[in-house]
Amino acid sequence: MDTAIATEAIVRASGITRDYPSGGGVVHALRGIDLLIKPSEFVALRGRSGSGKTTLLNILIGLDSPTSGSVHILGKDLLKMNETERARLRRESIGMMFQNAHLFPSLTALENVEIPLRLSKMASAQRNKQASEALERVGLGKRAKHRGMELSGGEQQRVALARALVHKPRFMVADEPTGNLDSLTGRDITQLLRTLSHEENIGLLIATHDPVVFNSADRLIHIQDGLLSEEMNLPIQ
Ligand SMILES: Nc1ncnc2c1ncn2[C@@H]1O[C@H](COP(=O)(O)OP(=O)(O)OP(=O)(O)O)[C@@H](O)[C@H]1O
Repeated sequence: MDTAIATEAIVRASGITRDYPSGGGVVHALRGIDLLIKPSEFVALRGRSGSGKTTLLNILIGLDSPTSGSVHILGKDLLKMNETERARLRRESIGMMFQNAHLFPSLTALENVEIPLRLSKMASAQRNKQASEALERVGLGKRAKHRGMELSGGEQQRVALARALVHKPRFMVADEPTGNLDSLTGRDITQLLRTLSHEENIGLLIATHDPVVFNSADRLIHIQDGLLSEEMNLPIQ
């Protein structure tokens, strides 16, 4: 791989603030965030409810805009892009996962994973090949023909992971991806996320309350009242 591409920062954010108008006043949801995420780096973001995790994730993937500050993803200035350009960047280079898998229950696992490729208007044979490979990577090759509603919670979250990876993103965000899973299944998904991030050179940012995720991350950052601090990545009991 080209060394310049391999070492280029995936995320470079500086001085991000986000104010929301609220009840005649202002909520300062983010108050000056600096963040750098490198390729293959698995970063866990920890913070109490209301500390600003979701706001930060949304800004880093261009679903929301900061009040001030700058965000570069893969060297591109997000704030200089229009909505169409940001949507294209998400479609081509960013993967997303949430607490709920959000599968279409009557579509098969394979059809669910193909959805982002349909949006990119990829030809059907190539779509099918890439979606099958993504399902194999998350260990669900044998479930490709099962409908969303026939899968367990953990399997559904694996399908969601395959869907997030199918277009080979360079940056991935996950908001509480283990929040609805039992601890063993949560551990499996976390391990899978870690392996995929390292093997496929993906910068991964996970907002979570789950100690299993903190303990698996390469780096743990803490957000409190809209400000970040780094934590020592020691095992948390
Ligand atoms: N659209 C909005 N309008 C007004 N205030 C908002 C809006 N979105 C978020 N906030 C406020 O910004 C702050 C940060 O919210 P955010 O959702 O980012 O926190 P969080 O850490 O993700 O919380 P949780 O863990 O509960 O999801 C909170 O005080 C919240 O009430």
